[in-house]
Amino acid sequence: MTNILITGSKGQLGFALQNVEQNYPKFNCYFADKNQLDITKPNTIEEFITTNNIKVIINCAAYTNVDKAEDNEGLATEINKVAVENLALISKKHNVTLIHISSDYVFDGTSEKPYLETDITNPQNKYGFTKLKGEEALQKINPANALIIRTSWLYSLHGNNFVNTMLRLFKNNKTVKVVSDQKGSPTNATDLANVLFTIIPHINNKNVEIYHYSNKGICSWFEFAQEIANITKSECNIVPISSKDFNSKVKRPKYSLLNTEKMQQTFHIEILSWQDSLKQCLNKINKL
Ligand SMILES: NC(=O)C1=CN([C@@H]2O[C@H](COP(=O)(O)OP(=O)(O)OC[C@H]3O[C@@H](n4cnc5c(N)ncnc54)[C@H](OP(=O)(O)O)[C@@H]3O)[C@@H](O)[C@H]2O)C=CC1
Ligand SMILES: Cc1cn([C@H]2C[C@H](O)[C@@H](COP(=O)(O)OP(=O)(O)O[C@H]3O[C@@H](C)C(=O)[C@@H](O)[C@H]3O)O2)c(=O)[nH]c1=O
Repeated sequence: MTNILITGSKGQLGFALQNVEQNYPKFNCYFADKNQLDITKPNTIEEFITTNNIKVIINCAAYTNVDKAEDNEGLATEINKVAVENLALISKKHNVTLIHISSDYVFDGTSEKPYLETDITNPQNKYGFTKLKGEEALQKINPANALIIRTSWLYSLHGNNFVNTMLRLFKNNKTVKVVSDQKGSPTNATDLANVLFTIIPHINNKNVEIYHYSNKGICSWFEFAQEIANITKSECNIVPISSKDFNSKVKRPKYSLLNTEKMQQTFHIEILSWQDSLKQCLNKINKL
């Protein structure tokens, strides 16, 4: 049995991992939310690791409110950078495999082809900036077997995300305006959760490795919203708008498609299209 600690377990990825855990009987998972284990408290984390003989940490804890991060850079930095640095130090000291999740928002969105792991980063907002600082801190400490997995547009039926926001807006509005000039790929949190558990036995790297993971294909947020409406048979009128007409002070990348070849080839995984995976997710609504 491999003992795994999942931090931020009440978030959408943590919750997705909890939902699929029973399919991986070789893992003994400890799911810890912010109240049980605050990642900004290194002593508590270290004690937990040693007491429970933890061999792998999946760090799902993060400051993810992109709008609020603009005014709360200090707190976002504590969680997305300083805490990651401490997790890296603890992982190195105790020989723990650290899987850290990062974001497409580390890129500036000026590329015209899917971003490679080696492409230059240049975050456009504070959230992306603090996520990049977390990546850099982890790379500097460089514990063996550590991974940075960048993902994009994560969603599930649990928690705060674009799909749940749209489902709520569709119910209460005749028209919803959605930006059509930002493109990327949605990622079903359940797919990512399965991938994380699948790759754990095959992790073997001396230096920190970065991988990209999202569902296949590309869409704009507008097209994503349209597909959510189609699948759920919503009659809400979805209107495309440009980013400048959306009321937000945050700059988001215009294009943040991630190239997932490295992940697929290294770990021999298949990836579903964003449309098929979205259907799988939304079909669960009827079964709830
Ligand atoms: N959501 C997305 O679209 C994307 C997310 N990512 C990355 O994926 C990872 C998982 O994201 P996601 O599941 O969506 O995030 P969520 O915001 O759903 O979950 C993050 C969890 O971390 C918790 N948390 C916050 N601070 C601490 C702390 N100090 N100690 C322990 N837990 C804490 C939060 O608790 P509370 O809510 O109570 O503060 C929340 O439960 C993150 O690293 C994120 O940056 C990458 C790309 C896209
Ligand atoms: C709610 C809403 C959003 N939008 C736009 C704003 C934005 O450009 C886009 C998505 O909105 P969100 O608030 O979900 O965006 P955001 O919180 O920026 O989503 C991001 O979260 C972080 C954590 C990540 O790491 C990213 O990969 C990405 O998923 O849709 C509309 O156009 N109309 C709307 O009614």
